[in-house]
This record gives sequence, structure tokens and C-alpha cells, in this order.
Amino acid sequence: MLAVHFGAGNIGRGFIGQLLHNAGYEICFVDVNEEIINELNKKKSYTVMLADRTQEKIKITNVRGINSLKDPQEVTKIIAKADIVTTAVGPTILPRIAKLIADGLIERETNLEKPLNIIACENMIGGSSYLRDEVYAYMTFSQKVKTDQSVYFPDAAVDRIVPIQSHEDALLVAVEPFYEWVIEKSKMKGDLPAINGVTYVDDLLPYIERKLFTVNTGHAATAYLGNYYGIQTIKDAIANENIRQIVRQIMKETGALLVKKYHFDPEEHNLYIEKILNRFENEYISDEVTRVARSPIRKLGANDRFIKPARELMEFGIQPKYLAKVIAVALSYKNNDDHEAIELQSYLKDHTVEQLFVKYSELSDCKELINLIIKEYDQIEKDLYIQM
Ligand SMILES: NC(=O)c1ccc[n+]([C@@H]2O[C@H](COP(=O)([O-])OP(=O)(O)OC[C@H]3O[C@@H](n4cnc5c(N)ncnc54)[C@H](O)[C@@H]3O)[C@@H](O)[C@H]2O)c1
Ligand SMILES: O=P(O)(O)OC[C@@H](O)[C@@H](O)[C@H](O)[C@H](O)CO
Repeated sequence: MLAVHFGAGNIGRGFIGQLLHNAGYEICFVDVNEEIINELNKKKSYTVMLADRTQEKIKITNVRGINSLKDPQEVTKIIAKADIVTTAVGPTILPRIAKLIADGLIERETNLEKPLNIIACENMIGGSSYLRDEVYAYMTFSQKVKTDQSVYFPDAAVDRIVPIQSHEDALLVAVEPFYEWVIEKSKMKGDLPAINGVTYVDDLLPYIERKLFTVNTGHAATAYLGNYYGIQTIKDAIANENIRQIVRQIMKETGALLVKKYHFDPEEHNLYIEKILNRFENEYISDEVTRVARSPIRKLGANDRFIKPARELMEFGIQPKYLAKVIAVALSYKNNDDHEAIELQSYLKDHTVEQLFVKYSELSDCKELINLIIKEYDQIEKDLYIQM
């Protein structure tokens, strides 16, 4: 069985690769990072190390790589043969890999006995559905009809904290022991791929929203607050009692929404929140706040971890006070290595905060939320100073 995985980065090697390998797949990683692809082709294996007391090392074999910048035709050929295609490249990169996938699907013989699932493992709502739209934009009507017969794009949620790696062995990847991979089976046909560790569900929305609005909202809040106070890592930021309390309040706010929307058990959801706070504390992981704060424009997007829950809470008549506070803090995020942070700061020089939220967060029809954020923005220094 052949798996083609786009993005041989942290989560690609450290999570998706491990589970696909355990399920018996040969894995071909597609990436634009020449060093990683060369190493994969040289060693044909890599190591995943658990970031806990055990430091257990797991060898992942039967792997290779293709550099899609150098050998796009090889990518087309391998997709035509694949039994499963997965991605972990980042939401903004999905449109850039869509043409390669489309070309591969066009070359693929329709085989109704052998369905192909294409699964985007990105931190976003509806990642695979979005990828499907991008892929189909490169197809004629008849090519789409043919593809529809045996190719499926089930949405998914993935959870495992994998920081940026810096080891002598360029392929070694240290990961937290916890993981969760949930796939929407109602969008698939035929036998479900037997991947140990995957949970198949009929409706993904409660799972992706629970993950994105708890793990990722809390994580990003920790990062922006940590950065605001000059703290370098997530574990140091969450060790600060004031930051920890604000992050807990934020996750309680999104929790109130999730409990209302999906009727999660409030007690269980509280335990979920506390478990996540413990994961952020993992002393065996050094996760830079700049990784978790990366791409602030994406993170302030209408369907992402801050704005969507804040907006929906307001629709339920609940004031998302702590979310508004951290959204305001995120506006001060500066990082010259992050082009979205540069763009945001540059926009703020010539525009008002209100204009920023209309443009980047699509809040033109939600002035109430903009006003709440502006109130926090104006008071943030004083508020946080008092709380610190
Ligand atoms: N790291 C985590 O803790 C984690 C956990 C869950 C989900 N995710 C999600 O997984 C995705 C990847 O995150 P990551 O942390 O692994 O990032 P990463 O930067 O470590 O990996 C992304 C990889 O994609 C590659 N890439 C970039 N452009 C490409 C292209 N055009 N074609 C092929 N490959 C390309 C990069 O070279 C890199 O190797 C994101 O959507 C992220 O939100 C990450
Ligand atoms: O990958 P991003 O930029 O959407 O978010 C950064 C982190 O919060 C994220 O990568 C987490 O580590 C991960 O989602 C945990 O499952």
C-alpha cells in the first residue's frame, strides 16, 4: 500500500508518517525542502522520539521523498498510483499543491474497487473540502465527474504538539506522546483505511471545533501573551500564573460555546481543558512562542480559533471578554521573520483597528465584537499590568 504525504515537516514526519507506517503503508513524502528530501532518500527511514520521561525512539522505515519543485512529474505519477494521499503543509499552502494533485488524479485510472482518500491534516475547519475545491479548479467538467466516482476528500482533525526541531539528525522528530486523528467517514465510500489510532466519525464539526477552539485557541493565546511579556517558550509562558489564568478563562469561554453548540458534558470538557494546560507545560518540549503565534493574519481569520468562537458567543448573548483581550494582545505581535506579522503591523500604521478587523476578520457586520476588542485594546496595558 502506498501513501503520498505532502509536507515532510513536524506533523508530517512526527505524526501522520508514524501512523501510516504502523498501518503498513510505504510512504512517499512530497516537499520543497531539499535537505529533508535528500535525507529521506539517503536513509529511507527516520526516527520519532517521544518527548517524555522515556524518550522512546520509534523507527519509521520504508519511506522516501520527492522534491516537488524539481520533479513535479514524479509527483503526478506517484499520485496516480497512491492508495491514500495526506497533507500537512499549512492551510495557506494547500492551493499551491492543488495543481499537482489534480494532474495526478487526471492520470489515475478510475478504479471503483480502489477508492482514493485525500485527507488534509491541517488546523482548519473543512481542510479537505477546501483542498477539493482548489483541486477541482484545475479540472474540466468530465474530469471532475470521473474523479467523483472514486476519489474522496474527508475532512479531518489532527492533534499532537510537535515543536520546531533542531537535532544533528535532520530527520529526527521529537513529539509529545498524546495524539488524536479524527476523520469524517460520511464523506468516504468503501472500506475505511485501517489506520490504528484514527477515529472515524459521521460528523467532524464537533471534533474539529473542539480541538481548534480549545487546544489552538489556548495555545495561540499563550503564545501572544507570552510574546507580549518577552517570554520565549510556551512552557515558560504557561508557567506564569497570570497568563495561565487568562488562558484558562479563554478556554472556559470557548468551552461555554462548545457545550451550548454540541452538548458536550461540562465536567468532561473542563477535564479536557485542564489536560491541555498540562500538555502546554510539558518540560520535555521546548516550543517557541513564535511557532505557535505564526501567521497572525490566518489566526485572526473569520473561521479560525479566535474570531469564530468570539463571534458565535456574541450571537448567544455572551460577552467573550477574555477572547477579546487576547485578540487585542495579538495585534501587538511583531516578528520580522513572519510575513503576516509584518503585513499586520504595516496595515496598522495607516489604518484603524476597526478597519483591520473588517479587512482581515470579515467583521463588517459585527461591530459589537469590534467595539469589545477596541475597548480591550485601549485598556490592555493597564489591565495586564495590574494582572501581572
Ligand atoms: N506542529 C504541530 O504541532 C501541528 C499539530 C497539528 C496540526 N498541525 C498542522 O499541520 C500543518 C503543518 O504544520 P507543521 O508544524 O508540520 O509545519 P512545518 O513547517 O514543520 O511543515 C510543513 C512542511 O510543508 C512543506 N511545504 C511547504 N510548501 C510546500 C509545498 N508547496 N509542497 C510540499 N510541501 C511544502 C515545508 O517545507 C515543511 O516541511 C499545519 O496546517 C499545522 O497547523 C501542526
Ligand atoms: O499550526 P498552527 O499555526 O495552526 O498553530 C500552532 C500550534 O498551536 C499548533 O501547531 C499545535 O501545536 C497543534 O495544533 C497541536 O495539535
